Amino acid sequence: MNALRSLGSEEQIAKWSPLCRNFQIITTYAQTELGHGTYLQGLETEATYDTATQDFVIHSPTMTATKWWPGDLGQSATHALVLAQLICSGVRRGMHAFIVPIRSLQDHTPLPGITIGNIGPKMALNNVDNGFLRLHHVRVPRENMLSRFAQVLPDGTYMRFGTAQSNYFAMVVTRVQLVAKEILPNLQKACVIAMRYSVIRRQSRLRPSDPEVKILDYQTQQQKLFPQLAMSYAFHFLAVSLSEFFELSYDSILNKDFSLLPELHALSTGAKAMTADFCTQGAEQCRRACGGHGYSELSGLPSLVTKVTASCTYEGENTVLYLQVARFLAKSYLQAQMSPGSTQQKSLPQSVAYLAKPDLSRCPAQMAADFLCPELYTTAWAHAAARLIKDAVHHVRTLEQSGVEQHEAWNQTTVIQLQAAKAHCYYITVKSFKEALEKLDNEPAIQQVLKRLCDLCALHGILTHSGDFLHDGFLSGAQVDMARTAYLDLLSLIRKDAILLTDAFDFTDQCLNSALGCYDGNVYERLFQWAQKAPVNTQENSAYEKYIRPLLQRSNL
Ligand SMILES: CCCCCCCCCC(=O)SCCNC(=O)CCNC(=O)[C@H](O)C(C)(C)COP(=O)(O)OP(=O)(O)OC[C@H]1O[C@@H](n2cnc3c(N)ncnc32)[C@H](O)[C@@H]1OP(=O)(O)O
Ligand SMILES: Cc1cc2nc3c(=O)[nH]c(=O)nc-3n(C[C@H](O)[C@H](O)[C@H](O)COP(=O)(O)OP(=O)(O)OC[C@H]3O[C@@H](n4cnc5c(N)ncnc54)[C@H](O)[C@@H]3O)c2cc1C
Repeated sequence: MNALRSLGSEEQIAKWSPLCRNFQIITTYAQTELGHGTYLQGLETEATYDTATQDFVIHSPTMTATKWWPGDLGQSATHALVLAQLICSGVRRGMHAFIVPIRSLQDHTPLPGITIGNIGPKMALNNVDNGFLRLHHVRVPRENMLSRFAQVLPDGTYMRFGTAQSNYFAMVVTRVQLVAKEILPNLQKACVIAMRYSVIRRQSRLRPSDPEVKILDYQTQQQKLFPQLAMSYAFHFLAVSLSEFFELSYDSILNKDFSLLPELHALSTGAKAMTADFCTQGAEQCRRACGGHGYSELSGLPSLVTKVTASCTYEGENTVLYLQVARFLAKSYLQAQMSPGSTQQKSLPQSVAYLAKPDLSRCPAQMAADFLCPELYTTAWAHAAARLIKDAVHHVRTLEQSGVEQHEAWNQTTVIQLQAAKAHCYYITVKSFKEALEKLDNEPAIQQVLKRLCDLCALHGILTHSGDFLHDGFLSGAQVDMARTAYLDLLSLIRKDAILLTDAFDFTDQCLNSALGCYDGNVYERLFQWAQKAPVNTQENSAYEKYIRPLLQRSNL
């Protein structure tokens, strides 16, 4: 549906959208192949236009051209949106999208020329039938090529109305949606489960005379969980601001004004890569914080971790997406270096405006409390990101000036580019949280509680990457100590709101599917009850007859 709405003409949308929405057809987005997922220019599936019959011949020329991974392709889909290299009048025109019927609407059997099936067991998401598809000279009508940004006329004339990457736009739309709908909820659920469990679980004593304490009263437990809670809120506000930018730019892009597309591409790839990275690490952190019961499937945590892990790969592998951000940052940096006040510099995208602003060389903080100032730590993040971007550009230039070819110079600096991209994404995240807080002036109590999470999010990053702030003396060692003091003080303040802040996500017990995270807190009764329902406890133990009894009998001879 995203691809149809983004790449289809109005006529094609009018024709196919109702069929999809009413489930008269079931579709899949078939882009990735056995041999290529990231490098779209390398996709091998061909769509060759036949002028005589005015249709496209869709074909998998090699084994590696086999479509591999598309969701719902294995057993469910009746149609595939096949992304293929268009060949028109003998010229290869790059990746385009073609609606291809793949199963009969009468009896669901594969149509002629179609070889199809499931790709087999996965790490998780085994409820999704990811499949494979080989096409053997399958013909589809000319009208089945999605033609918002490109068209093939009956006589085979090719017309392009967008850029070479216009047909990549569906991925931008999906990345924007995945952040809030598919990736972030996994971390939020893991926070709810681990937080609720941590006020039920009592383990060890702070003083020998005291009763056992709730594990959430250990500072180290707070240090494990509260940054995850802070990121859960930070990414919520990041997703809101990304969605606002998307709404602002979507219609203009559909109407072939591509001026906002580079920034939307950078914002969406950065947000998807960063939320996928942090939600995967964060869900695992929440799981580990629940000890042995966190390793039980009955906690609901292992399946959250394995499910969100997929987001580091699907819709663009994270490293590759971060490098797309880095590419945008390098270009923006060079643009910002243009003469001050020039039109070039003035048209700098809003998300990188900090590259053209005068930069503080030293952080002004004098005491720990100064680090609880959103303006101060947002500026600190802008400084660190700007320095890393400048450093990355400098490294590429130095290599090129020494005679290294441009693509090789880029590859030899991608580790540095990655570091700059991640710092920029963290800055964008902190900035969107700060801006969300500024809109809460009429709700001071809420604003105060959320500000603590914003402070924690920013300081957690600064302390984790303190080297990036110490490197040029922007922060002194003493100031890092101040930041740590402010950070540790925040933990005890957030402690009293932690349960309310996780209840606020409003997940039902059914949705959490966790014996540790149920609202009523009856963890032990529920663990025991659920364990007894496990099939291994309700079915005949065949192992006894086959293995245990013969072993015991032999051993006791
Ligand atoms: C229950 C769970 C449910 C989960 C659902 C999950 C569904 C998942 C579905 C999928 O996974 S679908 C398949 C997703 N596949 C990808 O995301 C493939 C990732 N690869 C790419 O997007 C491109 O190959 C890549 C960006 C890596 C490289 O693109 P190019 O080969 O064009 O090269 P290059 O990096 O030189 O980019 C050229 C220009 O295009 C620009 N560009 C690239 N991608 C763009 C884009 N998407 N939109 C706009 N511009 C784009 C890029 O910024 C650059 O602009 P500049 O020349 O101005 O610097
Ligand atoms: C659960 C799941 C669902 C999916 N659903 C779909 C779907 O519905 N439709 C669909 O078409 N696809 C789907 N995919 C496929 C997915 O989009 C691809 O797996 C993804 O784009 C990554 O491509 P790849 O597998 O080729 O990885 P590769 O690109 O081969 O990545 C392997 C390694 O190579 C590195 N690498 C690759 N290129 C570069 C580069 N230029 N610079 C630096 N490092 C690089 C990567 O960083 C990574 O470390 C799905 C995948 C999963 C896991």
